[in-house]
Amino acid sequence: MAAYADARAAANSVLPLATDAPLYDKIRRRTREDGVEAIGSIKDYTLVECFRTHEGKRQLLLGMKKRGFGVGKWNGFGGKFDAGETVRDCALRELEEESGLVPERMEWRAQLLFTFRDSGKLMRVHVFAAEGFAGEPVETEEMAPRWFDVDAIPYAEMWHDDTFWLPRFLAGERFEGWFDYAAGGEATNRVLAHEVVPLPSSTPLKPPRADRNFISPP
Ligand SMILES: CNc1ncnc2c1ncn2[C@@H]1O[C@H](COP(=O)(O)OP(=O)(O)OP(=O)(O)O)[C@@H](O)[C@H]1O
Repeated sequence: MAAYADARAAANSVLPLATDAPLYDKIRRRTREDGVEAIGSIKDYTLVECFRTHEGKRQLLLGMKKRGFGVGKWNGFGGKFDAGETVRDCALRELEEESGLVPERMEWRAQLLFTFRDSGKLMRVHVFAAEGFAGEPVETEEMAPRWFDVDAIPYAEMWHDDTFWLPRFLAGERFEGWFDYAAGGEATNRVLAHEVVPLPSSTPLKPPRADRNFISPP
């Protein structure tokens, strides 16, 4: 059964991992050893962290999520893929839909994996850094935007995983991360174990193309 679920997860994978997948293998081992449900599905998301310099200070744009997954938390902008979309297309579309912003420059910098102790879901989030915006962000149905100085990020009102990786992201690092959430994921908001692995400098700056591996969800 576990082997079947793993095979199905691989088949449903929208994108290859950025690296040779050391974290993915660990996740599979962990789920078997702990007797937790094996990984049954992989879901991909994008997340865009927007930067500007304002009155001499470097700032990060966060949005207060007004509905859906992560409601009540400050986060970057992003969401689920439309069928056939590349990672970059998805990131740009979600950023514009949720904030009205179109960046001059956007770079893929990290890939985050999330597991939850009470579910077989694996979430994979592709994170971009963006800058160069013509106007100000607008409030949308999904997000209420606000610029924060990078030394005053509201970690207590964000996903717990941000505490571990966002400081490294702000420092310009590129990495793959794995965050293992306690049961009740969204409500309990507690990472029990995590790992952050820097990406080799040879890793291309562009994420892999989604359309080569895209398999429609069942
Ligand atoms: C578990 N730890 C996490 N830490 C940091 N960020 C996380 C996250 N888990 C999900 N995210 C981000 O949260 C957004 C959800 O998006 P979500 O509202 O579900 O998608 P989308 O905008 O397509 O939704 P609609 O169906 O239009 O409502 C999306 O940016 C995704 O990257």
